[in-house]
Amino acid sequence: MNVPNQQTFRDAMACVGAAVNIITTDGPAGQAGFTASAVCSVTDSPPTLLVCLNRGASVWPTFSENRTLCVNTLCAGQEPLSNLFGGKTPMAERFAAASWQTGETGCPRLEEALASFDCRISQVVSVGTHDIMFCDIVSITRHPAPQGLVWFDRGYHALLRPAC
Ligand SMILES: NC(=O)c1ccc[n+]([C@@H]2O[C@H](COP(=O)([O-])OP(=O)(O)OC[C@H]3O[C@@H](n4cnc5c(N)ncnc54)[C@H](O)[C@@H]3O)[C@@H](O)[C@H]2O)c1
Ligand SMILES: Cc1cc2c(cc1C)N(C[C@H](O)[C@H](O)[C@H](O)COP(=O)(O)O)c1[nH]c(=O)[nH]c(=O)c1N2
Repeated sequence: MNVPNQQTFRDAMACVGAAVNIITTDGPAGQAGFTASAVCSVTDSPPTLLVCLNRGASVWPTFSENRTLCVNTLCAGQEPLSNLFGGKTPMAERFAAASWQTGETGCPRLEEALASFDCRISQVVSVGTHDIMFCDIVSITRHPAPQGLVWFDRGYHALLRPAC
């Protein structure tokens, strides 16, 4: 069997467009957040998302202990915020760059995100370098921004949507 190597996999995955999200948490282990494109709907009954987090990330212990998170889906114009949460920037600097509300779980909810999903982590499955966090949705907030944002071909692209 000819298993594709890491570069072949990444080059192919670069063609798979995905929404850009900032995943936040707060709780006994403190506040943390990171940018994620590996976010997916699992089932609507009960409403469940999955989020993949590299166990090597500095934020991993915080999410692992808090067991809560908020998925904040970004709109066009929020690319600088995505870069801040996707780099090596100190945590206080990441959060200082935007306005936040506190969700029901205590997690920071990004004002003006296209959609925010406030969640409790129900299960964690480790596969290779990543943890797959299955998330029960506690509440949802939406904002009528006119353009979505996708990560495609190693860059950001705005998506115009019809009025909703
Ligand atoms: N799922 C992830 O962990 C993930 C996803 C996107 C980007 N990133 C981070 O952002 C950097 C830049 O990404 P890029 O898209 O500009 O170029 P890239 O060539 O590093 O990645 C291309 C694509 O491969 C996938 N990918 C990258 N790293 C991965 C990983 N460790 N595990 C699983 N899938 C992975 C993603 O779909 C990504 O868009 C990556 O090197 C990585 O550090 C991580
Ligand atoms: C567009 C985009 C998309 C993703 C990422 C980056 C960017 C720019 N990163 C990387 C992740 O954001 C980064 O490793 C974290 O910020 C943790 O970094 P620190 O270790 O805290 O500096 C990322 N990491 C991860 O574990 N799962 C993911 O789905 C993604 N997706």
